[in-house]
Amino acid sequence: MTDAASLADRVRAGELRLHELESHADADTAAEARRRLVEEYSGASLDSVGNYGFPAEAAESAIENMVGAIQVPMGVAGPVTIDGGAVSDETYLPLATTEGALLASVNRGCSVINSAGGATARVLKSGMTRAPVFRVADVAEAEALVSWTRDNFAALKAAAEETTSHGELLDVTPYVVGNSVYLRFRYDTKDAMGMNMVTIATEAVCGVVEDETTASLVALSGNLCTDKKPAAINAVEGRGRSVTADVCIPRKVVEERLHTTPEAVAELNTRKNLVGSAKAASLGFNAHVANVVAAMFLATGQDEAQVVEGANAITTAEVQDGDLYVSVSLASLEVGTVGGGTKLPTQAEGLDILGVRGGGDPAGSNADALAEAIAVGSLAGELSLLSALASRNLSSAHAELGR
Ligand SMILES: CC(C)(COP(=O)([O-])OP(=O)([O-])OC[C@H]1O[C@@H](n2cnc3c(N)ncnc32)[C@H](O)[C@@H]1OP(=O)([O-])[O-])[C@@H](O)C(=O)NCCC(=O)NCCSC(=O)C[C@@](C)(O)CC(=O)[O-]
Ligand SMILES: NC(=O)C1=CN([C@@H]2O[C@H](COP(=O)(O)OP(=O)(O)OC[C@H]3O[C@@H](n4cnc5c(N)ncnc54)[C@H](OP(=O)(O)O)[C@@H]3O)[C@@H](O)[C@H]2O)C=CC1
Repeated sequence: MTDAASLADRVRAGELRLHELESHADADTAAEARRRLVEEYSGASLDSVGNYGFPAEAAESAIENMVGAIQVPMGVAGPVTIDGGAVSDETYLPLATTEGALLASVNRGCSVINSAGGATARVLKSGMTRAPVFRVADVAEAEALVSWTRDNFAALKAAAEETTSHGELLDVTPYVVGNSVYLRFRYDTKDAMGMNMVTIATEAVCGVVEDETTASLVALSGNLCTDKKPAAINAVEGRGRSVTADVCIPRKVVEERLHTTPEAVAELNTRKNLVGSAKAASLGFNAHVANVVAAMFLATGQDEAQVVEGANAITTAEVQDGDLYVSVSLASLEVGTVGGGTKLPTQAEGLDILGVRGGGDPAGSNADALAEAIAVGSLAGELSLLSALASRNLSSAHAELGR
């Protein structure tokens, strides 16, 4: 059996490349050999990075050139009561973060939501998109391709669904810019976030398009998907799950637990989250939905780069019969409970806290439940932060808890 020292020697001698070590030793030994080399090269000590709590083999399809793991502390907020389409339960919310005061804030929001009997959440639209870009000769050919795509949707759907036993092609929306044609394919990916699934399926679809038309594929992703970039198309059309949560908090609870009034929160929400965001030309009309999305993404093994779309949310607040109504609508929350980072042991335990590890019954219900839980966590965070701003204790809270 090769040990880490001799593996490192072989890399130094130029016999092996850094990314080839798993072919010559188990994954933990390979990671140890890389740490030795990186420590030697950089002068850094990687003792903490090397002190990880799962077999390196478990991370095989999640990372290359592994040297260890970064540990982010995880806490829980709640339990919070959720009346959802896929989850109807009281549940703790797992959040991993390094921002002191965040868990306290979401926890306060959850307890206030419970005082109102719980929050309601629903997934209102679902579909993962991939939009390849094709080159055509001119606008006449572009129009012909668009018509052909509409007329031959059944053939495209059949080609896509040959590549997956779970995914379903739902529709295609064409966009034309001169002699470039973008076909935005939308799939039901059930419990998978689905980017690998839809990329593989769309490649098969593109093969049919190229065989049957004059169009030539330029790229499997033409950026109208839109993955991992801020984009209005996701805010308007949705991507992944479009999910909304709301709650009406009794005035007494707002005054006693949040130290403010429904009127103050409603005014603050309008001037900050709506008018302030509009003036800033922001895509996020909210206070800190990204905080909860990022923390719950890390805790449950989601693709952290998709926090970009996850934070595409609008928060509303209004006074209803003297009480405080608050809602959060996340237009493009891309989540899965199978595949990707959800398989890692600690992240799978995060999913277990919510009771959504793996495939749901029916398929897709676990990912819906995860989306609803993240929406309610976001609602809790919005309620607490808006109230902290209204009662002017944001900086004191962070000074106390976050430094
Ligand atoms: C910090 C609080 C909650 C204090 O709020 P409080 O009402 O003074 O605290 P409290 O001691 O009376 O406790 C109330 C409840 O808060 C929770 N709580 C309280 N302390 C803890 C704790 N240590 N650990 C866990 N939970 C805690 C807990 O639920 C507790 O109830 P209890 O269980 O005791 O009956 C409040 O001031 C607050 O929420 N502040 C806002 C902090 C926040 O939301 N920070 C988010 C990050 S800000 C940011 O990143 C984005 C920003 C601001 O730049 C975006 C923008 O532009 O808007
Ligand atoms: N390729 C790309 O362009 C991009 C990839 N990514 C990465 O893609 C990964 C996520 O892709 P994703 O496709 O979700 O994951 P995986 O590639 O891990 O695939 C998930 C697979 O799980 C199978 N499956 C089993 N049970 C279910 C169920 N209940 N519901 C749905 N599928 C089920 C499906 O197989 P089957 O299809 O055979 O039915 C599905 O394709 C992440 O690692 C992410 O970082 C992110 C962005 C872009």
